[in-house]
Amino acid sequence: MDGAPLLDDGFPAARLFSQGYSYTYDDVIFLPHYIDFPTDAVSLSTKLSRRVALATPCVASPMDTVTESSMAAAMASLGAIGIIHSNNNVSHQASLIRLAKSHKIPFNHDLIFKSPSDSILSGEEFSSAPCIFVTESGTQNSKLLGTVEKSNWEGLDSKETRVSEYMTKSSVSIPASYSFEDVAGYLAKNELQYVPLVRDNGEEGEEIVNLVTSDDVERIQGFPKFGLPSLGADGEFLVGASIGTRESDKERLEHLVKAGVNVVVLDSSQGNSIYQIEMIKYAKKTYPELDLIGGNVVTAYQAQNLIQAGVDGLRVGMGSGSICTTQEVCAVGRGQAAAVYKVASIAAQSGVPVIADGGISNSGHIVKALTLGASTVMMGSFLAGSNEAPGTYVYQDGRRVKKYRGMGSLEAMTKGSDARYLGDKAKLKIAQGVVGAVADKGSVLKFIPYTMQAVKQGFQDLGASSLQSAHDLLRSGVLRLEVRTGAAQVEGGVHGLVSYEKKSF
Ligand SMILES: NC(=O)C1=CN([C@@H]2O[C@H](COP(=O)(O)OP(=O)(O)OC[C@H]3O[C@@H](n4cnc5c(N)ncnc54)[C@H](O)[C@@H]3O)[C@@H](O)[C@H]2O)C=CC1
Ligand SMILES: O=c1[nH]c(=O)c2[nH+]cn([C@@H]3O[C@H](COP(=O)(O)O)[C@@H](O)[C@H]3O)c2[nH]1
Ligand SMILES: [K+]
Repeated sequence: MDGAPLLDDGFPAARLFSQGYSYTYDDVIFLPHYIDFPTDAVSLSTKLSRRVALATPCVASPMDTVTESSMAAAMASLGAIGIIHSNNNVSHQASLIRLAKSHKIPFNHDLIFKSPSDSILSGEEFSSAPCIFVTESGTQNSKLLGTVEKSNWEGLDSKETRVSEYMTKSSVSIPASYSFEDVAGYLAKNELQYVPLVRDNGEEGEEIVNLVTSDDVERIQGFPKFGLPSLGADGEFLVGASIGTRESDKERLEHLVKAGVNVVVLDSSQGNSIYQIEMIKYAKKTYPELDLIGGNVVTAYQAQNLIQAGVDGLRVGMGSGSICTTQEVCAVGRGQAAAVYKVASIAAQSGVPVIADGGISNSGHIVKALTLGASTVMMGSFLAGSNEAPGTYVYQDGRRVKKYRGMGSLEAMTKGSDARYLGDKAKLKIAQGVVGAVADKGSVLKFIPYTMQAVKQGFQDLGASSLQSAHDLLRSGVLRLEVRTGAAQVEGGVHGLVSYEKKSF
């Protein structure tokens, strides 16, 4: 509202966050400003790091119950990005990157391969896809000979029978370069229930990388159409990956770069360490073209050290995650709203984008994170119950759930990251996270577009038509906030009803 005087009401962020309180998202509320544009005029396009631009400001966390190839492909298809976790051996992590990057469609099935002389002993092998593929060598990178559907297998007298004796001989497939629309058209025209997607790896032969069913097509066509995908210069999906700060992570990094990773996150709860700073210097010297995100940090001092070491992005949050126990165990961390505001204020001076990591459980938290200076939000629990998260659904007290666990939980540490914890000499293992479960949320391809629409509505109420304009309102002091008392927080939620159903879209 050009020219109108700003009546003094509420607190500018600089004043609110200098009172000595570790505020988080739920503690604060923005005062609405002036609307002079429609919701659809809001652009959420942003930067993950200095050179990686995104149309959608969302990042899937590098956790083994959140981001593998399906999540990374789906997030990229939405204009966002997924960071593939490193709680695995490096060849597996590299293969997950390659798989996500080889996709043109936003999901994948876990495929099972057999050689002609194999047998199928359990019906469970059919649980992840409508058929088992028979290839010359029984691996993914081998010539397709035929398929076995569960109905072919169920009728067998002996499950020991070799698959060559009852498979359907067929090598129908289409190139992995087909777009979703091309695949949908092919299935419809040929009246097929499913078709494998095959990538030609030149001299190394063909590789079956995915499968699309007519049910997938129907499901995806029901989802909202949404923005531009995140693509690299190679035309493939943008995919990130995490590494640690041990000596062995240098070799891991080399493999990730060979696999085509677009951005790397140094994954640590306290990033301001000699280990991380040395790794930043090494990585920037060895791969100057690769964007490197440091963290985690929650203070201006920590941020400044990593910026000076050369990071291209910062990840902010310590103990704010839904599965985190760091603040309880170690007594360090910060309320996430204060952490994002303080770190973003210093990072903005060097043009380093900030990721607000952890503690996001609704669209309002995303509006708060982005308006307090973050360029993207990183999410674990918000994405963990989705179809695209690793793992299978199980029933718990009648609810369909998926496992979600902290990367510092005992279970995750024992799976792969022992070196990090027991490292070398330490004998006592201390968890800084828990193992839990989250409710089935359906597909990220559906709920992320709706969530982003809600975020745009929040931006409109603030009078911010872009992230840049939100940050300008923040730093000029035009944006005003207040702390919500306990009663105000209760009032701001649903209250006083005997029962209700909360359906957001
Ligand atoms: N954001 C958060 O609040 C938290 C996140 N986490 C997650 O849990 C996982 C593990 O985090 P961290 O325990 O911080 O892992 P980390 O690998 O950074 O640290 C584990 C231990 O190894 C030490 N260390 C690291 N590099 C070393 C080197 N080169 N030589 C000797 N010692 C070295 C560290 O100082 C620390 O004591 C990550 O995925 C992280 O994101 C865990 C706790 C809190
Ligand atoms: O204290 C912790 N112990 C852990 O075991 C752990 N695992 C993940 N993280 C961090 O939590 C973030 C995800 O948080 P949300 O589920 O709230 O999105 C992630 O993005 C991480 O920053 C951990 N923090
Ligand atoms: K927590």
